Formats: sequence, structure tokens, C-alpha cells
Amino acid sequence: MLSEQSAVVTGGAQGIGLATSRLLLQSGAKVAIFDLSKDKLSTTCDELKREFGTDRVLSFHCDVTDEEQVVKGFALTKETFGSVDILVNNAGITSPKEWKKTLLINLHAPMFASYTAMEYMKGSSKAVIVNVASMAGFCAIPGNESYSASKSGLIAFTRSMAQSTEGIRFNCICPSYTDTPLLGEPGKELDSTLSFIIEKQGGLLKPEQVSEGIVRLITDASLNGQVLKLTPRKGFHFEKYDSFMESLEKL
Ligand SMILES: NC(=O)C1=CN([C@@H]2O[C@H](COP(=O)(O)OP(=O)(O)OC[C@H]3O[C@@H](n4cnc5c(N)ncnc54)[C@H](O)[C@@H]3O)[C@@H](O)[C@H]2O)C=CC1
Ligand SMILES: CC/C=C\CC(=O)/C=C/C=C\C=C\C=C\[C@@H](O)[C@@H](O)C/C=C\CCC(=O)O
Repeated sequence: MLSEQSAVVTGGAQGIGLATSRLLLQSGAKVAIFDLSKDKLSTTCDELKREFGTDRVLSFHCDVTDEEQVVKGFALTKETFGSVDILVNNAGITSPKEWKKTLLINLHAPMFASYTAMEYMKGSSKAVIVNVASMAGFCAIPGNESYSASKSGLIAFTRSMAQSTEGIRFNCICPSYTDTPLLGEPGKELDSTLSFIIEKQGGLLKPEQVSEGIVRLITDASLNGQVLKLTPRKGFHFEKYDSFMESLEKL
């Protein structure tokens, strides 16, 4: 389905990014993983190379907020795989006390990576960028304003770019709480507030469910500017928006 296509997945060493990288590889794509964690990146890429072949996996250690490194990563991906067709802006953190860092990683970095990718996607007939936002972009989390703001911002960025960019599709996915190390150290009991919240939302999503949505946003060429929500109770459902002109008429 995605053979001859090459993807960059940021934060692909674990969690949703790893599930997405694996599904892209299973779908025939070549995948470059950009990640900050040297150890996890190396373990994950070694495993994926064993599973899918050394020529289909590229490991790139970088901080997505470091613009010079990100440009190098895209250049290396193009040199290694011959093209850059797909970008999944997935790397993200939640850190209520570090609000500037949260905005840098969750919003500034996906914007910079998108603008950079667009340069490398020239000539690709299948170019698509998927941003991993969150239901937190809709349901503002009390006490975690930088995270919620970063994800609302990412949704708006995606929709805006989709309307103004010719030849590259932009979509985003908004999962609710998902079972990944972002929620806390694997194997350790979740804190009581988080457990309560997760019970309220109807349990945890699995990263593989999220990656299924991401790959759908990539492979369905009719989808552009779409915001795909995913929750345990409602499953996949698209947020419905008026066009910009329709919105103006309602102001
Ligand atoms: N787990 C959840 O409940 C949900 C997560 N999301 C979003 O999904 C995305 C992935 O999250 P998870 O897989 O849950 O997180 P995770 O913490 O399991 O994985 C994130 C990956 O990003 C990497 N990373 C973090 N900062 C980086 C940086 N500056 N440069 C490069 N790589 C960096 C980490 O090393 C890690 O491998 C994030 O954007 C998150 O906000 C959205 C909704 C729910
Ligand atoms: C509706 C939100 C949907 C998705 C959430 C999301 O994208 C990712 C969340 C990731 C991690 C959350 C970690 C929370 C850790 C704990 O500290 C919690 O106990 C904090 C919970 C709520 C904060 C409320 C408050 O501080 O008052």
C-alpha cells in the first residue's frame, strides 16, 4: 500500500510513534525515526531492522526543537531513501511546570518540521503530514494549560495549512488517554487522579488503535484538513467544521 514511500516519524522510539512506525513498515513504507532518547531509539531501531530489513529503517538521534538537527535529519532521510513523502509529527511531552518547553516540543517543533518537510516533499505526488494532537485540544485539562494550548494550536495549524498548501495534505489525530509511557513509568501504578480520569473516559486506548487512525489519514487521499478524534466510547469520529467562509457568515 505504501511501497516506494518514505516516512519520517518523530518520537518513534516508543508509544504511539513506535506503533505508527511499525504499521507504516508493515504497509510497505521506509521509515526514519527521529527521537531524543538515544537508548530507546537504538533498541527500537535494531528490533525494527531485524523485523523489516536494515534498508527500510533509519535511526536519527535528535531533539525536534533543534532546528539544525531537524534539517539534517530530513536531508539524511532524502539521501538514504530517495524521497520524503510522509511526516508524522508525533513527539510530544506533558510537563505542566515547563510550559515554554511544552509549547516548543508540542507546537513549535511540529510547525518547523512541517515547513522543512515541505521543502523535501517537492516532487512527491503523495505528500502528507499528520500531526498527533490530542482530545486535550478540545477538553482543556485543568492544571495542564500548556499541553492543552499546544494541542489546540496544533489542530488550528493543521486546518490552516490544509486550506492553503497545494499538493501536500495535512490531517491530525486527537486521541484521548492512551496506554504509553507518557502516562507514567511502565509497570508502575498510575497516580490516583489519573486513574480516576481514565476510568471516567471509559478506559485506556491502545497505541495500535491510534496508529491505525494515523495510517488511515495517510493512505486515504480524499482526507485533507481532517481532525480525527479517537475515544474508547465513540471510537473514530471526525470533528465537523464549517469552511472559513461559512464561519465568517456566522460571526
Ligand atoms: N499517551 C496519551 O495519553 C496521549 C498522547 N498523545 C500524544 O501522542 C504523542 C506521542 O505520545 P506517547 O506515545 O504517549 O508518548 P511517549 O512519551 O510514550 O513517547 C514520546 C516519544 O517522543 C520522544 N521525544 C520527546 N521529546 C522529544 C524531543 N524533544 N525530540 C525528539 N523526540 C522527543 C520521546 O523520547 C519518546 O520516544 C504526543 O504528541 C502526545 O502528546 C495524544 C493523546 C493521548
Ligand atoms: C482529554 C485529554 C486527552 C488526552 C490526554 C493526553 O493527550 C495525554 C495525557 C498524558 C499524560 C497525563 C499525565 C498526567 C499525570 C498526572 O499527574 C495526573 O494526575 C494529572 C491529572 C490531571 C491534572 C488536573 C490537575 O492538576 O488539577
